[in-house]
Amino acid sequence: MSDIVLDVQHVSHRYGSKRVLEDVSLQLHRGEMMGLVGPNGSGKSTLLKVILGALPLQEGNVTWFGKPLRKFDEWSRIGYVSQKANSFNTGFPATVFEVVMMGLTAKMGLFRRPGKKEKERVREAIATVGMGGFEGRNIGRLSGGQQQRVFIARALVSDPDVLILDEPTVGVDAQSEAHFYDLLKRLNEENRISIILVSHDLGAISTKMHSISCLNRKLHFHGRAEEFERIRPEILLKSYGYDVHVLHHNH
Ligand SMILES: Nc1ncnc2c1ncn2[C@@H]1O[C@H](COP(=O)(O)OP(=O)(O)OP(=O)(O)O)[C@@H](O)[C@H]1O
Repeated sequence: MSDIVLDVQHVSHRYGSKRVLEDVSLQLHRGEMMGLVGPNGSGKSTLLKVILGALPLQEGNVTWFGKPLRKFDEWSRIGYVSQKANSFNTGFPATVFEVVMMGLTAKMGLFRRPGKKEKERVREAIATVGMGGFEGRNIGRLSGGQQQRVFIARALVSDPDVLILDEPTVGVDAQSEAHFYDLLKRLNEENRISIILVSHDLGAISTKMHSISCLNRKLHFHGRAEEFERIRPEILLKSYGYDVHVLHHNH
């Protein structure tokens, strides 16, 4: 069996006449943690939407676990945490337990009531992200970092093989961010979950991820994180148009 989880081949995408992705090819392997970086408006979200089937595939091919996107229907194998996940307002009327349970609804169907097994699974996912004890709390009353962990639990509850996270550390404090990277590492090492992490934090991503894809309409780099580090100025000059100086968290 091939260990390629996701295979993107020659994908291009336009909004009207504006071409925002051009001939993008990349692979994600089982157990790989990949960072997807690129300046604002470089097509990162568009690429995610295309591979998740939220936008039509205009040009090129995408396969998940060896199956072409148009035939792929095992979406519970892919957990997705969107950019806006940690911005629930304080009035949002759902508990941590209910939010995480939503991650199982797709699998169960909307009208089946959750049984003992499903409830246990929800508790387990909440415990995995270190939020045990918060099950009955209102999601809107938690901090950004805590909300983020709850949304990761929601993505984990269907026991996915892949986790895709779109800029999850935006708006969370440094301590939550450190916990977040520890959690990803644990999920990757213990559960063999493959990860795609979209981030603007080039410094963190090149030390925490195994591989890096650097996008700006075209893919300017796709390879090992160590190689990215070695030739970073060159890649950034090509993809960002200038050398980005990395700010460390304590600055
Ligand atoms: N629905 C849309 N219709 C038209 N243009 C769009 C649409 N969505 C995005 N774009 C444009 O496509 C380009 C790529 O956008 P995209 O959101 O994929 O980039 P991004 O790398 O995710 O950006 P950011 O880092 O700011 O989130 C941008 O120029 C954006 O303005």
